[in-house]
Amino acid sequence: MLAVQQLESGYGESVILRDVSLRVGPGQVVCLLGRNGVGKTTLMKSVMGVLKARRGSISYKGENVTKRTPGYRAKSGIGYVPQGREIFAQLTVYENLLLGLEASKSKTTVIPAEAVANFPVLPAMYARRGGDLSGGQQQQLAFARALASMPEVLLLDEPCEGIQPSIVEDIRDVIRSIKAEGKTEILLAEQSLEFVRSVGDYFYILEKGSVAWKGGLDELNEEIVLKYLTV
Ligand SMILES: Nc1ncnc2c1ncn2[C@@H]1O[C@H](COP(=O)(O)OP(=O)(O)OP(=O)(O)O)[C@@H](O)[C@H]1O
Repeated sequence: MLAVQQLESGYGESVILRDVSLRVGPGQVVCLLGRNGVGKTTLMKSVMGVLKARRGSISYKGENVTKRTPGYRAKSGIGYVPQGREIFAQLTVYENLLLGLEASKSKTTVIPAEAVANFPVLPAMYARRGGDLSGGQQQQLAFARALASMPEVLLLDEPCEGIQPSIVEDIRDVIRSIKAEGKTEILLAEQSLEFVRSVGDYFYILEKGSVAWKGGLDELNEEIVLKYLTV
């Protein structure tokens, strides 16, 4: 269980998130929605610890991790697929995956089969440089790198952004199969309403850095969409 309580976060002088609270329960896919610039990535970074919370708390499996490093959080079981993928262009596909493995507390030096099972294109490209992959392949690599640490909660920041439809379908299938297994909870920031409706259990909408609405799939009606999401 991941719980964010009354989080305040930002950059320099600017406060971006104010009083944000949310929860992700076991086996759930919780979606974070909102127009461009409302603070979805800022929230993801704060949960991972690459951006320090100014106020409030982040707890994971009952432990307050607000002051813990990103490395500690990764070892505790938080996996992160950042917006823009952040693949290491000069490292091979295999070395990128090893970084995911090394972020975990696992002692193994072998990439777990589960990490790449859903991305059959990757093992054939282990020796290629990350930078030589297409955008869609890099997104699959970023996803597999996070899965290599065998996370118990997965933070997915706009995994479908700029990705061709066939790979969006692959990512949808991976999220569904993770959900069906029920072992990993997911916090998913995403712009595509169609996508989140097809995988999500619960929804938070951010506006101006605060939670403006939250609810289940059946409550996410056209009025809400028009008010908070339509551009
Ligand atoms: N490194 C930074 N330094 C200063 N301001 C930043 C930084 N990163 C983001 N911001 C600002 O914080 C606000 C929230 O940005 P954030 O990326 O969290 O939004 P978002 O909801 O993820 O948007 P998008 O859907 O476009 O990715 C924006 O006003 C943005 O300009």
